[in-house]
Amino acid sequence: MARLVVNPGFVVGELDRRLFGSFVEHMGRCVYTGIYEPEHPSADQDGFRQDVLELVRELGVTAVRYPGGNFVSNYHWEDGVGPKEQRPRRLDLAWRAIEPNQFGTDEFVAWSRKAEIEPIWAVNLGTGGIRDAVNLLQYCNLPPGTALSDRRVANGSPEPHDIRIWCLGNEMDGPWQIGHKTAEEYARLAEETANAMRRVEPGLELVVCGSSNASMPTFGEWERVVLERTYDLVDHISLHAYYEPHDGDQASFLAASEEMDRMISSIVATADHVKALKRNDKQLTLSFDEWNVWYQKNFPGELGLGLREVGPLIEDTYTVDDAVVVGSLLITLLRHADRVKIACLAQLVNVIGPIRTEPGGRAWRQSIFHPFALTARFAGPTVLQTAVSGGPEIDTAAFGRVPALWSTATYDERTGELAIFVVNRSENDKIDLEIPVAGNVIRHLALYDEDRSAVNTADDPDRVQPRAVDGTEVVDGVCRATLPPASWHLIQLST
Ligand SMILES: O=[N+]([O-])c1ccc(O[C@@H]2O[C@@H](CO)[C@H](O)[C@H]2O)cc1
Repeated sequence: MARLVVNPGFVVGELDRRLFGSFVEHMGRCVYTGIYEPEHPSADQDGFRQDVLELVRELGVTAVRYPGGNFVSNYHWEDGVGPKEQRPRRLDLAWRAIEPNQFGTDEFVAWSRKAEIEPIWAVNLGTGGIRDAVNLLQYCNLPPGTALSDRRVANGSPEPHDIRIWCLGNEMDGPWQIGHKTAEEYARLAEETANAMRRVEPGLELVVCGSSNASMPTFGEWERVVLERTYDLVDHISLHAYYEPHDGDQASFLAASEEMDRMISSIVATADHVKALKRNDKQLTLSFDEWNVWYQKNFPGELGLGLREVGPLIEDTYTVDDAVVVGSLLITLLRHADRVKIACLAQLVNVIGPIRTEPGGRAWRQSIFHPFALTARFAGPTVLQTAVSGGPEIDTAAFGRVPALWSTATYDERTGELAIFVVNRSENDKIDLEIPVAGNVIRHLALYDEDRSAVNTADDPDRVQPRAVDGTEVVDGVCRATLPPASWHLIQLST
């Protein structure tokens, strides 16, 4: 028997809704035949697929990072604005596909308004630089009356795009990045780019690049060097992480939330170290702007891809276990809601996405869509601590002995509603859970399956979906629920 205690008095912090962000890169079929397909029967006059837009709204995504990813590090935004028939076809060096530039800055802003999401823009600090970044910023955000903003007006957008969040490059520590840099080189460029961008608009929110993943040899030290230069100039530092089972070790994979948790704690510590060195009152926050399950072992590497037209790339098909892990990673982000203010599920459509499409055909929800949509819908506004006692532990090769239960909770003072998000990370054991609470169960939804490798397909799009759990009720001030092995849960309670 495990016991989970929550109390509205023990607060982690207010939830920043931008934690439910996602990511659209010019990569594979994320843009073309994903969000944009003028020939599709559901396309609107802008060429945006309405079937995909509806799923994006249902997913509850609040913010979307664009246009990359590795793509951005050799992307010249001017290729993607103006009359479409005059835009160049260019070789994208990141993914070695021909980029037709039929979708660019103005199209993404128009799409984000329709999707009701906040755009997050990454600038090219690989082959671009300060000039490219400030020119794009002026094109987007200045009122009419300058050469750059008047170009936007001429291209059909009289009102400024008013993009508030800007990423200073992408994964600049990665040798795979076009224009990859040492920490010192990047720190100087980020510093000067931030300085110049703030001359255009002092109030922007800027995200400086952290490490590409926690296994990078410079993890931690990269952040220290970069932040020592940029601490005063930026608001957030980025984290990226992708998870997959290694050598068939599903037990460690189910506990991947442990790895994300430790990574966040390390970067918080590093940021606070620089804060101490600088005797600075400002507290830096984190932007976990790429995270997901990604079966990287199936990716042949960029040089394994022939030069080609845009086509399918890393279209992972997600299982029940993958969805449980995505749910547990969301729990980790919520547990750190005091410091993580932005997070982006990478990516949104087709490319390791919660939404899949057929060119010219159907669109459907992958398994990982469900924990994301339910968390986005029911979490907030205040994140609470959860104290778990008496639950089982599991042995993992990757993280040692860890608790099987992984949980967070949120509270809505206005309605008195409590949302508990909990995962049973054990592969083998069910857990009987008790939650002392004075109210009633509003709903208990869960994601699990006898067949943990089950997936959704175009022909069977609802094979994996949340199920309502009967029998979870409050008796004598205690809510009792049973959590099957490898399962994700939302238990909503009135108080
Ligand atoms: O671990 N790696 O070797 C590794 C390599 C590339 C990599 O790229 C990131 O993931 C890509 C797909 O979302 C984005 O374009 C990029 O930012 C992320 C991780």
